[in-house]
Amino acid sequence: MAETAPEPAPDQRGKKGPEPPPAPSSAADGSERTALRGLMTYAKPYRKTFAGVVACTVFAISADLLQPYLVKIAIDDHLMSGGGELGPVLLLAGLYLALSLLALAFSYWQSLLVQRAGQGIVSKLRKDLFRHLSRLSPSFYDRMSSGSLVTHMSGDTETVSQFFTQVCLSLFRDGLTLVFILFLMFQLDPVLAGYSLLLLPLIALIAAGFRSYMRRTYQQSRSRLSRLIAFTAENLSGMNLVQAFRQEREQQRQFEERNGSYYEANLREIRTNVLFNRSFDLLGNLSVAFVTWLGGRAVYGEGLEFGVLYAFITYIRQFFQPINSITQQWNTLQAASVSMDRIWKLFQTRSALPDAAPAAAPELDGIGSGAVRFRDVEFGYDPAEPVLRGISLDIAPGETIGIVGTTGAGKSSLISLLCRFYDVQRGSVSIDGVDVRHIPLARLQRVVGLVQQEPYLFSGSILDNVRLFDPSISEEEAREACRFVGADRLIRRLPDGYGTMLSEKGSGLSAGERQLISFARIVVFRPSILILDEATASLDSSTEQMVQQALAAVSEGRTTLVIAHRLSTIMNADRIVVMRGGSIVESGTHGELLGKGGPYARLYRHSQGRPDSGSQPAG
Ligand SMILES: Nc1ncnc2c1ncn2[C@@H]1O[C@H](COP(=O)(O)OP(=O)(O)OP(=O)(O)O)[C@@H](O)[C@H]1O
Repeated sequence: MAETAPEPAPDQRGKKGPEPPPAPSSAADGSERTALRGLMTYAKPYRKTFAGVVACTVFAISADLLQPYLVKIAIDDHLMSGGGELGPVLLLAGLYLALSLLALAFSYWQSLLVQRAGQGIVSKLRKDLFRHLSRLSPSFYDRMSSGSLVTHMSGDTETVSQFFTQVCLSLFRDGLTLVFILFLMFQLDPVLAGYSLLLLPLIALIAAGFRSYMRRTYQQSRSRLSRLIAFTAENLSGMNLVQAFRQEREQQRQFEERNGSYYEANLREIRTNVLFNRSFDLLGNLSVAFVTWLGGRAVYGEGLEFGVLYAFITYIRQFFQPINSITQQWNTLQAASVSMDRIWKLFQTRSALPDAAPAAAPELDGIGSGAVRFRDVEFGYDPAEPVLRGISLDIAPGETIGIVGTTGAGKSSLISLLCRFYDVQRGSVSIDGVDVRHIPLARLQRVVGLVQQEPYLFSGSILDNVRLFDPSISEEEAREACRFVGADRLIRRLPDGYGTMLSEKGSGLSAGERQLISFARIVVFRPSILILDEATASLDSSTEQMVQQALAAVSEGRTTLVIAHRLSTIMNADRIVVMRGGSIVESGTHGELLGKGGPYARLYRHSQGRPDSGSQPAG
């Protein structure tokens, strides 16, 4: 479409882009892969990086755990043996230092590599998700709030990132550390190691006891945070309406309620975590006391060397850290699986508007003159409740049609079908004899130009907005279009002229200026069909006059459909179509319709402030 898609989000259908991601397309095959397995395909390109992470982890753990062993050798083989030689002790101290530095270096590389892979995966995921969302049809956005989509894009992808950078790493690193510690403990003293294992059931009991409670508190705080983000995002995007309707206080109240409930859930979660961590610390200290008592007795009885006891105490201290860490990851794992599921479901959502094959079918060659035909059209946003029934309308190339009717009559729905924002349930809509469902969306967007009451302007310069970021359109062409619609003078008055950067939705320009820029787009993209949906309704009368002139110039030689509440805008149309309750109830020129004395004549009398007058004004 030469102009905009329906708000709130601009539809980018038809934009050229790379091929769809491998994972989502596999879901389209209807395979039974889980979200986790599906998203794992994103990790595949990072196999080598993950192999590097594994190697660094193994080296870092080994360097870390060998240190107490070196101290044990220093104590038992040199200090306690009474040899008095300090050389080997110095060497061991040097080795200890070298191992610490190595452990540091390997954990640094490990973190770097795992973050590179994790962030790379999630960046690609976000990119694919955004592209996928920009291809979904308007009916999807009718159902989904923009706030919850923002949460998916930011929160859920971040949680998936944590899955790769924290959960996977912790499961591997901490699991391996545990195995190494157990191995070294059994190497040092199998009996003491056996006694230490007696603590395992107690650890398992505490972890299990906390686990379900921690999961509940975590989920509660996450879902309250999502509510808060969604509410904030929706409020910020509609802040002008909030202010226009003086809803600031009510929205503030609702925000505080959500903010307060998130605060409490967050505190509860933190309390549970602290309690859990401290319980583990206590358990760690208990086991150190237990091993000191048992081992101390053995040292006194000369059944155990002092250095072994030292190493044992160090290992038993280190033993609790990985268990604690793995248990902590349980929450992130839960959250990540929920997030992956949500993202995967989004990927599996297919557009309700299957695009026609881009192949150059011979019938497409005939498109260009702008003949429009609605034939026995039936349509409902919910197929069970049609809002358009039995619509048949033929529009000749170059004809200007005014569409009028009371609120909810179905005027916007009718043009939505021509733009193919939705598909008909029965009948057909065709352009130059080709069903719109057979016209590739990218082509359709060039054939049909839509100007809405609030044209959507993108973040970018005025020039970008006129040529819609299409580099094949020269700057001179865009300037020429602006001159044609009378926008050039206004634009040149701006400090940066055509390079003026527009913020989101074009704020910084007046409604009339935004409208003129959207007309310039039409001139640049030369659609053969032009749709004006209440395009001048929000303008004051002097701006409207200027815009009306531009409009007349733009619609010259094009098939034009104009929806207007103000009948003055369409009085001169070649034909006026009157809609009521989803059907066309009459059509003709202004004069013919007034002569009939039907619904149009009544609308006209209303617009003239003479609702009950029976006399016919001159057409
Ligand atoms: N996105 C949507 N989802 C569900 N129902 C919708 C949607 N858009 C419009 N409708 C319903 O379809 C019917 C026709 O609406 P439509 O917007 O086409 O009327 P209209 O004649 O353009 O009205 P107005 O002049 O107020 O813009 C109305 O009952 C409306 O509530």
